[in-house]
Amino acid sequence: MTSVVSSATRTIRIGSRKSQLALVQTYWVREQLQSSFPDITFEVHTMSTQGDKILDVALAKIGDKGLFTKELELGMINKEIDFAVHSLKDLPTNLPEGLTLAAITERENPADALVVHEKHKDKQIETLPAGAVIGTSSLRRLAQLRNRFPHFTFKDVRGNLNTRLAKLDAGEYDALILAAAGLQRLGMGDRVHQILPKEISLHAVGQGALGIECRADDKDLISLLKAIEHPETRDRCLAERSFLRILEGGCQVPIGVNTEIHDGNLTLTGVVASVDGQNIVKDTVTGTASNAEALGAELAKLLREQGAQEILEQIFAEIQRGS
Ligand SMILES: NCc1[nH]cc(CCC(=O)O)c1CC(=O)O
Repeated sequence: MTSVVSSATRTIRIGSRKSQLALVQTYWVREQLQSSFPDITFEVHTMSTQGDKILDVALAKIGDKGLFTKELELGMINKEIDFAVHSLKDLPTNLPEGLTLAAITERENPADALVVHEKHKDKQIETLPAGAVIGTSSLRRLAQLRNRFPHFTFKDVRGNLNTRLAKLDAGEYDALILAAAGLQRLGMGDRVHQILPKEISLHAVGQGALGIECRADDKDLISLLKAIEHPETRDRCLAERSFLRILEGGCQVPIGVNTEIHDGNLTLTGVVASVDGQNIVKDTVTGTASNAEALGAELAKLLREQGAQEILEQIFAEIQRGS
């Protein structure tokens, strides 16, 4: 195995999707690593993923886990690239054999944000009119918002952030629900009109954080990547991912979370909701942050006892039927 640490001449190849957000994230990671390791050359290699190619089908219907990550993972297994930078929420909780989640970087605000058409600039989500058309492509957002705001009309929206914002501004939607983090990273934080509080929307597992994946046997690279890890974000995200892994949901099922760490104690809240928003189970656990994964497991068990499994099985059956 080549040693990163001893051979200062090694070139490390970073894999990234080509989207603007992916590139901003990847170049941010490269910048952090380059300043810690000035003697190493870091090259960025872009790849298209399945999720970048299929733009006209609702994500929930494609439904596949790893839609935005598989090609990059193949690139690592084939040694075309050494590591990949992902939006952590797009990275499935079970990784292919031979790959590992080497580091998780500091998270942006993980919350969902309301972005409104100009004509609603004086409104909040609570005061948008009945029938307002809300754009979201996420079953998680849809289910939680339908439960709370049954008087809105929900409409799917795909495409990159600029495409979505253009559709909003053209009047196709009254408002969109987007990850605050994506807007902030693209320098469009001024479009965040309202951060949705956790009582309205629990965010996706890993939302707002970056996950760096590499070959599990590349020990030198793993120790190098640890230099840009953010331990608190890692603990929070490991709890969230453990919760999701045990409930066996991908990014495209209505599962939401919130985590907080105070004095080394981690509080994890999770929700599982039916797509119509009628059936919601939600609970919270607290424990030491160093037991993050056990806490995630504990919450998954609690929600299962409250009927989460039945809700998820019904959703999988509906997706399979193509409804
Ligand atoms: N599923 C698409 C996706 N993947 C990562 C982000 C935003 C950034 C993040 O959550 O880290 C988005 C867009 C969105 O949900 O609005």
